[in-house]
Amino acid sequence: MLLRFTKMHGLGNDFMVLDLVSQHAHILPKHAKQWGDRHTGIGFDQLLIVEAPSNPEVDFRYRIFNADGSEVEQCGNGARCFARFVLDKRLTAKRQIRVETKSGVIELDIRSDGQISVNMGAPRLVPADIPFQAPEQAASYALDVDGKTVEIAAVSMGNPHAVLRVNDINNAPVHELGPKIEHHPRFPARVNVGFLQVIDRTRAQLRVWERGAGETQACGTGACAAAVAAISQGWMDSPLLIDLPGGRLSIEWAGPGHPVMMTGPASRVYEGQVRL
Ligand SMILES: N[C@H](CCC[C@H](N)C(=O)O)C(=O)O
Repeated sequence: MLLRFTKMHGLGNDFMVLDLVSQHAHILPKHAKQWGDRHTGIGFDQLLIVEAPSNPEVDFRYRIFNADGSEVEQCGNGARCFARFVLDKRLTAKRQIRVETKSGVIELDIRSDGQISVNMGAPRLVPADIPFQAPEQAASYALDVDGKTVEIAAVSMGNPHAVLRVNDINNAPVHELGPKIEHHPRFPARVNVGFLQVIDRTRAQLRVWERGAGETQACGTGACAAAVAAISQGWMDSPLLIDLPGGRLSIEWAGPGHPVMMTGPASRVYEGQVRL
């Protein structure tokens, strides 16, 4: 069968978006892996699937697969593209929508200026909720990586993130340390790894080695996790701006127990069809 899809991106973090409300198919991890290949497939960082909700209080269900085929709990840049997609495809007329994900319900708001704001929910900082192996919760943790000690913050935005502070983002060891921390035994579900250079109390630069995708042009949940880490450690104040290689996100967080708000763009690139 032929499936229609839309290629989209949020600040260069790119997605294949599949409408399984008006189409019917059973997507498996192998499909994400096959279609995600940038040489023999469509090529993307994540596959986003739009489904009818299982809960009447919610407008849609949102499933996310990394390019390596792993299904994951959350994708922030993808959430903004999700909102743009369901409105443009007339799957809804609402500009504020509630979406069910593997890690809970998020709220998306398509603003009149075209930017999309997402209530990403409250960050989870208890090690067992991340999941991260640590005797107790702390603002930062010493991680042994090949005999060297690396200081990280550990934050879940529904998906796990390790955040390291660096002095020079352009020379950060993203491709050397990223994969080693992604697969570190203290992160039993693997982890996304953010490298953060604080510019001043309201601006920072970030690069992210994503679990299951490698370094991406931008990572929405990574920007949220980095903001939570920076505010928690007293390096920065909310609201703040995070500049990633693909562009800028605005993040607000009022502190523990409060939701993280993320605002940024979403872009459509082309429409396609793929044979299942
Ligand atoms: N690689 C992530 C999923 C995509 C997150 C990212 N693309 C975002 O915008 O949040 C993970 O395995 O948890």
